[in-house]
Amino acid sequence: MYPTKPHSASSQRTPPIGSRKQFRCPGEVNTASTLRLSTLHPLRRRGTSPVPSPREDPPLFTTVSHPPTQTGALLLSLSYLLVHFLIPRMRNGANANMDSTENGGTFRSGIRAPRVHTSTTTTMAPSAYLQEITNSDQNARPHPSGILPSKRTYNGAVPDRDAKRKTLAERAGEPLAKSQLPAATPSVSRMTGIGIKPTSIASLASTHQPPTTTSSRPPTTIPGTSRHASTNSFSRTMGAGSRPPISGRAPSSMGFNPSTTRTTRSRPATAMSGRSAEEDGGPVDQKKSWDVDGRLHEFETQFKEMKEAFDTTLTDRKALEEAIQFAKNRSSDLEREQQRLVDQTTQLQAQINSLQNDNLSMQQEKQTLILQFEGERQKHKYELQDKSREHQHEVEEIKRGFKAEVEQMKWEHQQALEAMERKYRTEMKEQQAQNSKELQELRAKLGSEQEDMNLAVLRKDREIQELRSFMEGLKLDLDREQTVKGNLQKKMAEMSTTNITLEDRLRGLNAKIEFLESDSKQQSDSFAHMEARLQDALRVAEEAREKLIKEETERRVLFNKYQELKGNIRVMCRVRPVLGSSEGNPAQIGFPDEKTSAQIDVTQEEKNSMGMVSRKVVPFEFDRVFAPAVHNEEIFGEISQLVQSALDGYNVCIFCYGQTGSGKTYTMSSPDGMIPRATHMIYETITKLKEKSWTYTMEGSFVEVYNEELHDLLTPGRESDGKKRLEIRHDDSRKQTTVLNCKTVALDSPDKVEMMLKQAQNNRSVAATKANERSSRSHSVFILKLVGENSATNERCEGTLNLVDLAGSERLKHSQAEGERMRETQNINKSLACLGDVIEALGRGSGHVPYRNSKLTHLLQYSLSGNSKTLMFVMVSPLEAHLKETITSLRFATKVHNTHIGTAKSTKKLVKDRATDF
Ligand SMILES: Nc1ncnc2c1ncn2[C@@H]1O[C@H](COP(=O)(O)OP(=O)(O)OP(=O)(O)O)[C@@H](O)[C@H]1O
Repeated sequence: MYPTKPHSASSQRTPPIGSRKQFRCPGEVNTASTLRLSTLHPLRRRGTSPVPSPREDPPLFTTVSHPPTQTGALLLSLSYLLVHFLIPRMRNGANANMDSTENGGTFRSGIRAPRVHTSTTTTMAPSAYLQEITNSDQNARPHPSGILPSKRTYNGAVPDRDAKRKTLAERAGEPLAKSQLPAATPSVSRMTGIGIKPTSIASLASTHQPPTTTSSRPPTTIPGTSRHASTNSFSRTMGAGSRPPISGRAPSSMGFNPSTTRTTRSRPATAMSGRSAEEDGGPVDQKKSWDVDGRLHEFETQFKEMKEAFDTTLTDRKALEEAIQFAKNRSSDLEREQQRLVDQTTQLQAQINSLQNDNLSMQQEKQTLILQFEGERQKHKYELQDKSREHQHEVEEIKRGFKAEVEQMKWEHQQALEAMERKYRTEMKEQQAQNSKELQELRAKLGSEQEDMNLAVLRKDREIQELRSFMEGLKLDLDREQTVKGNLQKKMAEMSTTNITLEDRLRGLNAKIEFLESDSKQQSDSFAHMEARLQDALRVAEEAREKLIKEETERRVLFNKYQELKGNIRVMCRVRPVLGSSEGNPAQIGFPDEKTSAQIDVTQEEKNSMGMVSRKVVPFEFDRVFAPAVHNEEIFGEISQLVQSALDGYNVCIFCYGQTGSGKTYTMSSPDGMIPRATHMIYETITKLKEKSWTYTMEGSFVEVYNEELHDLLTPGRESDGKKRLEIRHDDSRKQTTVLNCKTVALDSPDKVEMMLKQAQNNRSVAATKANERSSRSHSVFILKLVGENSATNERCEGTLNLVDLAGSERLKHSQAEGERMRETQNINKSLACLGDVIEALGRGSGHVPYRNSKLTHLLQYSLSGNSKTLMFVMVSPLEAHLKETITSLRFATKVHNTHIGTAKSTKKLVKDRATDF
């Protein structure tokens, strides 16, 4: 910013020469301020070019303001110059002997000629420049009126540095170049218009130099420029831009800025300018130049023009004054603001000083504290080091002590541990012995408890069985009671019918009585007769009923006696038909006795040692032989008597024996096989026996013997899946066999038998062999228990029908079985052999019968013993390929057939007796 000093009286003092602060007119701002304020000028703010056009307002720095009174003073000064200086000079000019020295030359009048600078002398030093100004100023005459300000107060309105660096000659010479002049400036145009050459006073001054002088005196300036060097004092003072305007002189007061004047306004031609023309024109023109009046007239004309220009300048000046005023106001505002800021800065500075003082004191205090702290720290450091050494020593001591203690404790603990280990080992051994002893006792106790439990279980099972039997008895009693009740109801119905009949008859009799009243005696005799006849009829009916029951009993006795006479073990043979030519050649089997159908002849081929093949017919005789054409119906006709025996309370066992594929299953379990037919027959018989006061319950179970193990065919899964193991229990008193954990199904309808057979067939173990893909490798036993009671006679019978489908009896070699299959075959053969042994033992009447040698014989113990009825079907394959096996089977059957097993006994008892059993 610019100096903030407010205006004061000192600021108006005359600045030293050469100072940038030039003088200022009274009441005006200094030059610097003027320059600064120039930036606030509206034109400047609008970005107007710094080089004004001739029509534009003059630059601000040329507008050093003057009061109006000074304007008049300027005019007077100019007039004064004209009257007292120029005109007399011009009048005396003819004789004037001008000293046209190049530098520092003066006129004879004593006025020093201005220095002329060429373009090559632009390196003038500032001191020389100032000296030149001073010299010029010294050459200037003091204004007589004293109005003009002192040269020291002149503000040179230095436009810029470049301008200042230029010499006066340069500044005077620059506008002289025609090419640099504006095309048409107001001044030029005006001067042109009035006939004045548009040349500067400096040029006039330069051209005014006498030729003789230039020729007589050696040039001191640079060649080529001396011609233009002005030696005319007028050109120095009035020449446009020839020198910096002197403060307070007309150029500045008139608003002529040296720099702008050079470029914008040419100084009007003066009387001196005519010299050039005169010189150019020759002697005539020189003579004319002494025409004072003419020159005066020209001066006047020029004066007028200058006055006009001056007026114009005044107008511009007013506008500039307004701008200056505005700038002044703005400056004063800024100064006030500056003052405020200065005050604020002062306050802040005071605060800063105060804070700095505080900071200083605190710094000092801090230094003091730091010193104290350092002292204390050192002191504590030494103390700490001492303490540390002491503690280290103590710690070492304690460590040593602890180490010794730890060693001691370790040793003691080791001793204690060893002692404890010994002690605990002894105790453990004792405890182990005691535990093992207790374990043994517990095991023994557990074994005995388990045995007791088993016995208890058996007892419970038996009780359950007995309770079940008792319940069945009760049920039978209930059924019997219901039957009796039904009979009674029937009797009551009959009685009511009889009563009705009797009532009818009574009514008839009453009618007859009424009819016979006339013949009373005859009628009463007739009535008595009829009554007697009725009683006779009733008695006869009762006698007939008793006779029927007696006859049924006798029939049973006779039937079973007949069965006994036929033998308790019977053997029948059945030959199945050939199923197709693909099966192979049929064997030669004959049935010679068609009447009795008890013989079968098998033709066997044999090779002798000579290799001759001979045919041999082997006859076999059995209770009955069924040819291939015989159906199951006819076969069942033969066994139905045994089924009846079961209903009568006998244990009946029917076997199917034979090789694989011989037709065992077909005979036993096919849809029209023995099992379905037997059950159907039983149902029919039971229904019929109801008329004879017999009621039956029938329940069945189906088991198989596979690899000498018993399996329930009505319960799926295996023992490994949680299936309970089956156990065979024999009741010797009742001659009954019970299979524990075996499912028993009450067969109260024929459909249940079919379902049971299907289920058993699915569960049956079937394995493939090379002999037959669906060969049965197990013995299946269908157990049918029949319990019948007669409500009329109080009889009770309990029989069992066992229908056994034996496994294939083929030989091991022929089956070519391996591994598991071989084991199966061995078990099958073993069980079949066992069966033969049992039968043989029974036939021999041996005291010991090896029932327990196989599961099968053990299961069928009471069905094979002396008080049972046994039928064995030996099944024969019709194929030649199976001939050997056929003969083996027939031989085994013959062996069985020749065995006589005791006499069968029924289990029939009176219900009363049975009741006493429990
Ligand atoms: N009397 C018959 N009439 C018609 N076909 C029969 C007769 N007997 C058996 N078959 C047929 O012979 C084949 C073998 O019979 P089956 O399966 O009953 O023999 P198997 O002795 O039971 O054999 P496995 O010991 O393998 O059980 C079956 O296809 C069966 O239908």
